[in-house]
Amino acid sequence: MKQHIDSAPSTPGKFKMEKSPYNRLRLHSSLAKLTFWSLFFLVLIYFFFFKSPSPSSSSSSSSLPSDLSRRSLRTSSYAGPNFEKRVRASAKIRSRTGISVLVTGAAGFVGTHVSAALKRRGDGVVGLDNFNDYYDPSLKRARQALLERSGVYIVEGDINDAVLVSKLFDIVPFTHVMHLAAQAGVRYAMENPGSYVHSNIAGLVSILEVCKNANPQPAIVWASSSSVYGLNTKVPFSEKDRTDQPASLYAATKKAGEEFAHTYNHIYGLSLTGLRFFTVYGPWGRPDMAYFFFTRDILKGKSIPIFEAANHGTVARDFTYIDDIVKGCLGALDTAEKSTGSGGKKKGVAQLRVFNLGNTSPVPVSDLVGILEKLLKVKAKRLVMKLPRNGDVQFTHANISLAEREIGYKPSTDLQTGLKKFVQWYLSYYENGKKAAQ
Ligand SMILES: O=C(O)[C@H]1O[C@H](OP(=O)(O)OP(=O)(O)OC[C@H]2O[C@@H](n3ccc(=O)[nH]c3=O)[C@H](O)[C@@H]2O)[C@H](O)[C@@H](O)[C@@H]1O
Repeated sequence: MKQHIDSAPSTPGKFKMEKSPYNRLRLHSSLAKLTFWSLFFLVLIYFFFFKSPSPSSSSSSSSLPSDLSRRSLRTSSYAGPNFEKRVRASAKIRSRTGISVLVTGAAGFVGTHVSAALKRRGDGVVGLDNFNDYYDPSLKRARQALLERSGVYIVEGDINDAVLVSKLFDIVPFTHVMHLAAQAGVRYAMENPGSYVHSNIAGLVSILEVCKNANPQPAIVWASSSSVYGLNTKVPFSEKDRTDQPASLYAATKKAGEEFAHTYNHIYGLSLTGLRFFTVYGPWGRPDMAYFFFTRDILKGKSIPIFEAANHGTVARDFTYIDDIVKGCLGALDTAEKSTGSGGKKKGVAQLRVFNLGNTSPVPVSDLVGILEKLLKVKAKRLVMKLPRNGDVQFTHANISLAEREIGYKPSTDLQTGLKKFVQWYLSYYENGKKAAQ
């Protein structure tokens, strides 16, 4: 072939093609090759551009193979100096004692408040969130806009995308990770168990893997849940109590997370702190939580289901206000010791902690409704019903003495005060009730 091209005159117009059967055969085989390669490339293009899932698809619906193909697309779109510039600017530390924190789930309820608080005191903050549609994504976008105004950039991506998370560590040597991205909600676990496994188990392990390989390794603070106490009846719940009787699949994934934390601390020297949040509420909250949709439905004049236990037993929660939780998160970050590993290997014993972050004063759900009625000046249509077998436990109550001692946690907002702030926010966000929450 090469010889043939070389022997052809350089000016094609003067070249006279010989019409021999041999030449016809060559033409045939060249055409066949051309057709083959064209088809091959067409098939490749088809698979890359039409078969790959859209980068905005939610974490809850993805299976492993589609995640893998999405990974390559995602990462390539995050290449480039502009992306890196935004990440670096967001991570810039502005105080002498500042830390640099990767906040996963930054467009979530707790994530937004923690990111804003860190930024306010001069820490470097980079957010990561997949903006899935478990609840109204426009609320997540509004929180993102809020953070953007204070200089926090949220990278749009999934915690299972290890290539992307490693890339973030290549750009910024984060000292801390505040891991808040999760599939939340107790009752939804019966509808979509896969999304809990995907985010709370696979996603957590993905984050731990990247952190273990990072150099230097960051200290990790992450969101566990009061639900790990499950069927425990000893009150108030103490960190020493048993947590091996989860009442929901959600609780089981959070409990599994605590066990993974133990393993990564033991093998790789990662510094890990799990925070057991107790029914966190407040402005910019989650619309899937009872206080939020009770408010929406009371305003709409719709009836609200209030659960009660057997024999008219009270169902109660240790509702905890968001500002108190934020202080607990910052306290945990500030007292977190460095991880001890490097190059994926443990070099010494590392810190492993778990704390209750509750309010220490449980309130019956019916009292919560009473407070909302007064604040909204609307009588609720109460539909009292037996607690369904949906994973909900009858009560929660935190003992917070360990958190008080170790991280200076001291909640100071009662439910009445906290709900007043929530209702004020709700009414202004939804334009005094004109634009109803979804
Ligand atoms: O403490 C925690 O760790 C958990 O707190 C909340 O879970 P939950 O306490 O069940 O909060 P809500 O869903 O807001 O329910 C609050 C109370 O209202 C009750 N409820 C809920 C829904 C309903 O229709 N009626 C009703 O009476 C529940 O049984 C519960 O006692 C969050 O949704 C979880 O993500 C979090 O992990």
